[in-house]
Amino acid sequence: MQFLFIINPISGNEDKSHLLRMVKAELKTDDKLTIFKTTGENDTEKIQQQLKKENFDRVLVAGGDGTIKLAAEAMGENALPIGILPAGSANGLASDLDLPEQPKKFIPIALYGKTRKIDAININDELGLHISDFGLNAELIKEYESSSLRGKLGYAINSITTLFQSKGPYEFEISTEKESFTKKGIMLALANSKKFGTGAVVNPKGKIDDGIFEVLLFKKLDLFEILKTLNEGKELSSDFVESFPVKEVKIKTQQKVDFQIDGEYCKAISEVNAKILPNKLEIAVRLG
Ligand SMILES: Nc1ncnc2c1ncn2[C@@H]1O[C@H](COP(=O)(O)OP(=O)(O)OP(=O)(O)O)[C@@H](O)[C@H]1O
Repeated sequence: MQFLFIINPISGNEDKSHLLRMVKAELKTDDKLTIFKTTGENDTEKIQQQLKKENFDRVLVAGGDGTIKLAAEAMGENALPIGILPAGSANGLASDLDLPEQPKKFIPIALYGKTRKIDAININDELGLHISDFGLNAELIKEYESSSLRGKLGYAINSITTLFQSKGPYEFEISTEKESFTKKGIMLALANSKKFGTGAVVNPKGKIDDGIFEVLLFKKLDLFEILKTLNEGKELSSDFVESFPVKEVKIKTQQKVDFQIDGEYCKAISEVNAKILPNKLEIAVRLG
């Protein structure tokens, strides 16, 4: 098989040379590996050039969700199967697909494993893979990305300050294919899957391949309900979060509100148009 191996050298603050060594050791004699290291600049175009050069069978991605998204956007309509080597700070998509955490286990799956089709969401013409949101969580991510504090402690310290400074609640005008209404909340998420990269199961009904996504309106901070998200399958109270299954939605806010896609801060915006892209990507998920 011919593999294009996209490596994000900076994701997750982690050196990837051991992953490269392990991938090379796992390859079969006739396989061919082309390595592409992202630079953070014009990576989409550079990956597209690589893809044109050879007939690849599969794209391997060592990075976080941002790097998977980059690979998917570069492939566009002619998406090849993707093998994920989770190596970001949170790895939301890998966690949602229940990929193993040890390289010894995920490398054989990424290279030769059976694939599964998953949906994605078109969000203002960007690709969303699992959960994107307006409000509190995006504010947390923005603070974290601009702070010099790293790691879990850094995240916790940033979180506490952001919680006290949050400008919410916000009024969200929501128009789905069935109805239009306005609701207040501290955060509004577009969820293609069940959980955040941190493992919090905020959308127990979410399925990544059902042709729909959920609009989740979080009404208030509720520690008891937040603790429930640590367990898969727990119903969450409708006083905490309301869920609307949709194929398409338009969200508007009076003022600009911070927005993030798959754990990466975008900017403050006041309008989002989102539409499900059924079976958009094919990801290797288990041994054949
Ligand atoms: N060589 C590089 N130098 C600086 N930034 C880079 C480089 N390569 C990629 N990037 C940036 O890395 C980001 C993607 O990171 P990614 O989401 O994969 O990892 P992460 O943030 O550590 O993980 P996660 O999304 O799981 O939290 C993109 O914004 C991309 O522009």
